[in-house]
Amino acid sequence: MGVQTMSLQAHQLACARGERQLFSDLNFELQSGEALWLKGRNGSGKSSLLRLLCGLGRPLLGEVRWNGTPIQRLREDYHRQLIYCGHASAIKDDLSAWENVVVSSTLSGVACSRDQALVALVSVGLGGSAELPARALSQGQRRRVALARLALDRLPPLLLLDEPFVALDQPAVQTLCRTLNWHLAGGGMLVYTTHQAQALEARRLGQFDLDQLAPW
Ligand SMILES: Nc1ncnc2c1ncn2[C@@H]1O[C@H](COP(=O)(O)OP(=O)(O)OP(=O)(O)O)[C@@H](O)[C@H]1O
Repeated sequence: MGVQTMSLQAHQLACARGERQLFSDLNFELQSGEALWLKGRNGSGKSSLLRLLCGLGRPLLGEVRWNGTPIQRLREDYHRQLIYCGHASAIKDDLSAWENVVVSSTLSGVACSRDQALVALVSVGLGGSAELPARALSQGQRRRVALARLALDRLPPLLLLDEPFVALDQPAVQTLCRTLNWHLAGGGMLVYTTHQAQALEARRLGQFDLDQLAPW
């Protein structure tokens, strides 16, 4: 990852799901080395906001900008800059743990060999389960498979993680915190949701409470 400054900007975002308007006039800017913790009660719109930030959802109003350019204009160029890990881990039951790592990484534009996937799985404590079909894994193990992508050599600058700590045991939480802190120390950026505070270190560690909608 280079040392150039990058920015993710939410500009006047408004979001509706179904008939319900979740938020409006939402603004923030995140730069290299910074992390933003999205907080709020169940149903306040944290996952919906993450989906807007990664381009999976479209805002009712406003826009998401990457280095000043609306992400709709950047398309795949923007997608190559990020990893999005949704709340419901997108794990394919019929694929083995290592095949899931290869597929999810390749789909996000980062080539990943079997050996690289195996190394990533070892680093999240799943070396012994690499050949098992995902359907045979526990919830916490499935979560680890989803997060193994973060242990691959090269991470894109922006991580968008929805409840990354859910279902993980304490050692796995600590491993993930180390990975995220390493990413931030190298100039990466992170937007995440969690209902439990975690020991993350960033040049600037902001909180955005969707219940309050206080601008950061
Ligand atoms: N596909 C959908 N269609 C209609 N409404 C939806 C859809 N997905 C989510 N919603 C609604 O949007 C609101 C916000 O949901 P969202 O998942 O963004 O909340 P959240 O803050 O991430 O919640 P949690 O803390 O429980 O994960 C909820 O009221 C939910 O019912």
